[in-house]
Amino acid sequence: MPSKRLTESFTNPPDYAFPHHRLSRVLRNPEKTPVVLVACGSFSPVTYLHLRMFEMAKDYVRQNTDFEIMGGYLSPVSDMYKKPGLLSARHRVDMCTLATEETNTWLMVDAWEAFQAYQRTAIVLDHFDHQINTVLGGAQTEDGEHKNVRIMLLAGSDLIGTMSEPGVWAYTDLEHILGRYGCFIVERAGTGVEQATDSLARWRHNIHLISQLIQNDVSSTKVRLFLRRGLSVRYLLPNAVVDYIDQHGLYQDEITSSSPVIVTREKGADKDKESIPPPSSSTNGILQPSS
Ligand SMILES: Nc1ncnc2c1ncn2[C@@H]1O[C@H](COP(=O)(O)OP(=O)(O)OP(=O)(O)O)[C@@H](O)[C@H]1O
Ligand SMILES: NC(=O)c1ccc[n+]([C@@H]2O[C@H](COP(=O)(O)O)[C@@H](O)[C@H]2O)c1
Repeated sequence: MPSKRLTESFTNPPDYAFPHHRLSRVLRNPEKTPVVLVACGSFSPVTYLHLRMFEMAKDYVRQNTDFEIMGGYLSPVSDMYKKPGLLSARHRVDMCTLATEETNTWLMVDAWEAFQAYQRTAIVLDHFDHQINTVLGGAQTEDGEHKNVRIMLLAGSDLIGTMSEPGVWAYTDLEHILGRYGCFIVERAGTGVEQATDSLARWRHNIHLISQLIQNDVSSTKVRLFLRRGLSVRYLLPNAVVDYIDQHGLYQDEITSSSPVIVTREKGADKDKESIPPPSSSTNGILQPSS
């Protein structure tokens, strides 16, 4: 790896323990490089598309790389991120935990960044590197040979698109995230992967682009809008998460108006404007597709 960690002093939230119950520690193929995928984001709420990203990356890794996936983590962002629609970390972490425990065997939720002050993504990746390689001692082959686990960011192309926007990411952090760790970028409707990574060409060797072969445009923003409108979100999210939202009456706060709801995300690009027509403008109760 080309550089050191940015920090060696990590502040943990109270009663914090790094989850590793689903982390493989032994490589099946000794020729491969062990890798752990980390997805950072709001997850407000977590959707099937967040989980799908990991499955797409798994297929990509098996078909195109010399990596072997040892585990995957969702790392919900701190409440201090203050993004519109961000529910409390407690609820977001609980929903992510329900989603991962219900639906697969290799994903975990790390609440380290969620339950403390905002941490930059570069520091979050350092935290994973510290926990997995320093505290847990990395991985080993069946013959007992030690291998360092490569930590890599997993993100949608909208997130990588923000890396070219001035003032969002420090150059030193990009160098750290893309130079030291590397990332898998999943194509997201409305944000071209090539276009999103144009200005990141110097780290091309560490950026893996994953095409979405089945286009699916689910976003947390749309799910929140549906919930406010009293529309069903079942089969967009794991059942346990839908039930949790229902039981706690989440995302009901902003009363719907008679005009179309338009949410403009802070991140650039056309796709960041998502609109759902109000109930009155639908025909026979069927939503018209938004442009
Ligand atoms: N439909 C999708 N396709 C590809 N990547 C996605 C998709 N939904 C979310 N992601 C990625 O998952 C990560 C975490 O996403 P985040 O929690 O911000 O979800 P979101 O749906 O974009 O949320 P919001 O709508 O609140 O902005 C980001 O890297 C994002 O790009
Ligand atoms: N400078 C940085 O480290 C930086 C900048 C922008 C977003 N991020 C991260 O990207 C994720 C963005 O999530 P959203 O797509 O929900 O906004 C969050 O985890 C956030 O911490 C990090």
